[in-house]
Amino acid sequence: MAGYVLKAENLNIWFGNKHVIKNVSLEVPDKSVFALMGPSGSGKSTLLRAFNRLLDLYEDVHVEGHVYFDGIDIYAPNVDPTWVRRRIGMVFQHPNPFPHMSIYDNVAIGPRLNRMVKSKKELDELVRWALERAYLWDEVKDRLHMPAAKLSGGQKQRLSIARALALKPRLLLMDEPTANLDPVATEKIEELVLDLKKEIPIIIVTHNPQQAARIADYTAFLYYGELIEVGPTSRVFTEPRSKLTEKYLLRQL
Ligand SMILES: Nc1ncnc2c1ncn2[C@@H]1O[C@H](COP(=O)(O)OP(=O)(O)OP(=O)(O)O)[C@@H](O)[C@H]1O
Repeated sequence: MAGYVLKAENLNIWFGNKHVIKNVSLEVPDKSVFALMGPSGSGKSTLLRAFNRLLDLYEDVHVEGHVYFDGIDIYAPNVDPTWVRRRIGMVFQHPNPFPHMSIYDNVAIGPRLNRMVKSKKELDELVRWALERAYLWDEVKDRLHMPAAKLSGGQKQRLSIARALALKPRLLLMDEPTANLDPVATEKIEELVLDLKKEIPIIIVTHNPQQAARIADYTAFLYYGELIEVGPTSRVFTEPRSKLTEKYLLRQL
């Protein structure tokens, strides 16, 4: 698909009979950071989880419409959801490395399970690459076999990013990755996102418009399941087309 890594078309999602995503259509350009912003409960996480079929794991959920990933309709019956989840990585709000597992093994587990490497040397190189790419290598290279639980919150989140990167995803989804971090750790993750987007496009959920303004090339504003507007971040912030967007940006909603 020319220029787009992901495209949602008339996407509707229900939890039971609660309609939480209402006819959303949007396109995520390649090599970009795309922010999904909106108030609590507006459906940001639900939409994000629909993009890699993580939503299938929830009870009583119903999805209608299409999500195209590099032109492939990921909800088509012949598409394996585990393939989708491997190609589209995910980083969550709460860093989720396995606490008792070493830093090394946390990164190595995905490539091992997916038989991505043929030798220990190749695995070592992949682990190092992922940790470097996640801005963590210099801080942990001398203690790769220490349990992940001993890392700081920001380091744990960068380890979660390294773990996702080790699977060489085509697209990375991030659900409020800095919500639990202090400003210094947040700045580091934001820098990392801006660096990564050259190789891996990123869709990031945030309830913080300032974060979208700092790092996103494109921003979508979601309000109670409806896509109110979407466009280049600078345009959405300086010339919002909807009164609702304007009010949200002025913190009047
Ligand atoms: N597993 C679930 N079962 C039933 N309803 C759900 C479930 N998950 C989310 N919802 C509902 O769907 C709506 C959207 O929730 P969602 O978590 O996607 O919003 P959000 O914008 O990400 O919110 P927040 O910023 O608070 O995380 C809410 O009304 C929520 O109560």
